[in-house]
Amino acid sequence: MNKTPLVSLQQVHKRFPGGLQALQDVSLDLSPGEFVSLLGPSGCGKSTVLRLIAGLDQASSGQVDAPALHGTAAAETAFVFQEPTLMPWASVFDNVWLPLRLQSVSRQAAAERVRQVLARVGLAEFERAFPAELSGGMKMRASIARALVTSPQLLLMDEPFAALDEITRQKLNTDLLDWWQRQRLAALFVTHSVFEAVFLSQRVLVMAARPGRVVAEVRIDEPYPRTAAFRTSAGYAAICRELTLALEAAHAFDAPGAVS
Ligand SMILES: Nc1ncnc2c1ncn2[C@@H]1O[C@H](COP(=O)(O)OP(=O)(O)OP(=O)(O)O)[C@@H](O)[C@H]1O
Repeated sequence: MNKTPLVSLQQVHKRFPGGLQALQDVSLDLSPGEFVSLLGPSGCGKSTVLRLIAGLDQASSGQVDAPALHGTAAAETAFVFQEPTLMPWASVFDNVWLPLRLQSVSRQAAAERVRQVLARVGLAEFERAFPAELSGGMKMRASIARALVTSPQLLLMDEPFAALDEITRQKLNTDLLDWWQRQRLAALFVTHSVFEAVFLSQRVLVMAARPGRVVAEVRIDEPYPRTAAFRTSAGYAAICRELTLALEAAHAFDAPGAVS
């Protein structure tokens, strides 16, 4: 791909103060509008990669370039975590308004945009509800609405659907692709699920642990929109098999007691 990357990590190393080598020589690019997943065993540094790209942490050496590191463009990056992290005392509307409120946009001025994004995630009827009144899937929808409300260029997602039941997760996967395509954003998605990674992504980077590094890349050249029919296709099964083998190899790299 010859587009200028939106995100670029070049030979990034991350060593935590206690001495743990969390990332070793990680290089990756993400183009504008691209959907890439990071897949790998626990502790291989997936969240650390997202945190470096969000500007929440710094590399020990190597180069990181991403929109959030350019000061004024911080709002162009949104982060969604496994926990929906909604404010329990605030309505769905007010939770989604928050990022705009932090940019000094009044409730009234934000209303149209907040309602538009709530409609997009299927929560139009729930703007007055409080988080405790919502199901797990609806809380995650509200969390994603809050991420999308500023129209970010880059969406970082750290196992957002891991705590949801399978059917809810599949529905959110399908809807996420719809939101991704409509908003033309780039997405970097962390997951432990081969099936989810293949369904969503254009590319999957497989990481190994101790130290965390990228050990394989699998391209998924299947057209979008990807529907329920894709999930049951022979092509999907073949790519899941290829990625499972790559993940097994990544686990095999993870020798117990390896020096960190
Ligand atoms: N602030 C920190 N200080 C010291 N070590 C840390 C810190 N943050 C993460 N680590 C360690 O760095 C390694 C990578 O952590 P990270 O959370 O990025 O992995 P991960 O692949 O996202 O794991 P999981 O899939 O379990 O969420 C782990 O061994 C973790 O314990």
